[in-house]
Amino acid sequence: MTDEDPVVVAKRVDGGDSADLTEIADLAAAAGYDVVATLSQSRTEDAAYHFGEGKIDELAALVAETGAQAVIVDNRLGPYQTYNIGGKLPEGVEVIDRFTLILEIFGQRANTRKAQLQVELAELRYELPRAEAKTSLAKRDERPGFMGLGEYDESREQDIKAQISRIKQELDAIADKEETRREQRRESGFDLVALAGYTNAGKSTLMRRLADDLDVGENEDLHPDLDPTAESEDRLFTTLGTTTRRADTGTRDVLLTDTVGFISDLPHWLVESFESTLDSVYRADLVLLVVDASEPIAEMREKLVTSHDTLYERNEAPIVTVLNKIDRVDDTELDAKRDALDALAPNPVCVSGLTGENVGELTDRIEAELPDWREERLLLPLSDEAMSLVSWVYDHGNVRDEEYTGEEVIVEFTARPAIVERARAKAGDVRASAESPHAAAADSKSVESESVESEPSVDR
Ligand SMILES: Nc1nc2c(ncn2[C@@H]2O[C@H](COP(=O)(O)OP(=O)(O)OP(=O)(O)O)[C@@H](O)[C@H]2O)c(=O)[nH]1
Ligand SMILES: [Mg+2]
Repeated sequence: MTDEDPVVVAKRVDGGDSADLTEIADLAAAAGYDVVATLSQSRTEDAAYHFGEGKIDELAALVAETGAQAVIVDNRLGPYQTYNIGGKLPEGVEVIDRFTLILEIFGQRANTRKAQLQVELAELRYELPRAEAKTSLAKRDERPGFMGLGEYDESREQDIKAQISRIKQELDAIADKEETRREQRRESGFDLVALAGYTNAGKSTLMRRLADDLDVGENEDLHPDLDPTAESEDRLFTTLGTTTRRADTGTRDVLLTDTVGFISDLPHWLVESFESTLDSVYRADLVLLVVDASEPIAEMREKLVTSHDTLYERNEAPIVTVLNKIDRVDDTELDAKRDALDALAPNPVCVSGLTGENVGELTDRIEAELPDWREERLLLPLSDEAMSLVSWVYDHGNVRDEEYTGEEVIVEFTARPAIVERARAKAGDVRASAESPHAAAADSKSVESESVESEPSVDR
């Protein structure tokens, strides 16, 4: 398939309202297809064709008439349904389901090793049950002369399983590295805030609005959408990898991470394949759940539910709901939406990432919702060691006051609890070495070497 290939999109719903084809058409466009016609049906699932057989004939005629190169179906098709529908269509016309389409988009956008591995993993997970089905068919039909086929399929199945476990290992290693990096960043006094939400909600736009100029991520050059001069695009899944930038919210040093958008109705194997992408959400100190407030209430509700479903099991952080794009909504409408969605989105912050309206209120909220820092006051005998501890405290916390009394220094600061603990331990060492300079020399040596082992990345 090449860009701008004409396609027909089709969708079946069990009954009731006619099918909404907006999202599948947007997804098709995001993958680079040209949607030339749509077709929907309201009826129960047909085992052989998914749609009614008559509807498939209609589809075939529509494809012939429009010259479509593929049919994109917004339903979960079984392998046999895919095969049967294909059999009715003109020669060479592909049948693509929702998940294959999403994978195709991800494949196009995957420009980091991690994203590529995740796409590969999802493709293999998609293929595995299909290979298993083939194997069992081949076994059932096993006759002399067909042995070769059966053996081939079986080995394909084994091959897929081996590849899956190899990719999982590599992804685990990447996830470990990222976890270590998160911990290092926390130790350095940063709070980790993640932007999450449905695709196209405006996460990347808001990220640019909140972020300082400084990039701290690893793949900036691979994320053209984070270039401050580049526009976010009005299409689905603009962002696939995660990118981290520094943001100044006042007293706290925040690292803000932009993430892949959520979307409804994804099978678990696809969600799982992208799970480690969402680790930066699950393991954040605070999650900003971004919602497009310019959409109708029903749609906002559905997307909020999808977002909460995705966060539900693994998220550890407090969530702040951000109603974005308020430049497109008047006050009365916004109030009505806030009321209607109160249970799903309590006490939201309403902003426009595009115009910057109310973004100050959002940074205040970030400060208020981040886990509390503790206050601490250290009294140290004046020495070189004490001075290096004071400068360590400056690096890792927020110093309120620093006072010298000739023989002593008093430093008052706030910091995350782990940092306060470390500062106390260090202060103990400083005092011990002041009391007994000789013993302290040996003492501080052992402390030094210990800290080299346990905290290789910090304060050296
Ligand atoms: N009017 C208006 N448009 C906005 C606002 N924020 C974002 N947009 C537009 O919405 C579209 C999507 O914005 P993105 O920032 O790319 O959205 P995203 O959530 O990062 O999307 P994915 O990366 O696909 O998950 C773009 O066309 C933006 O210009 C806003 O506050 N007001
Ligand atoms: Mg984005």
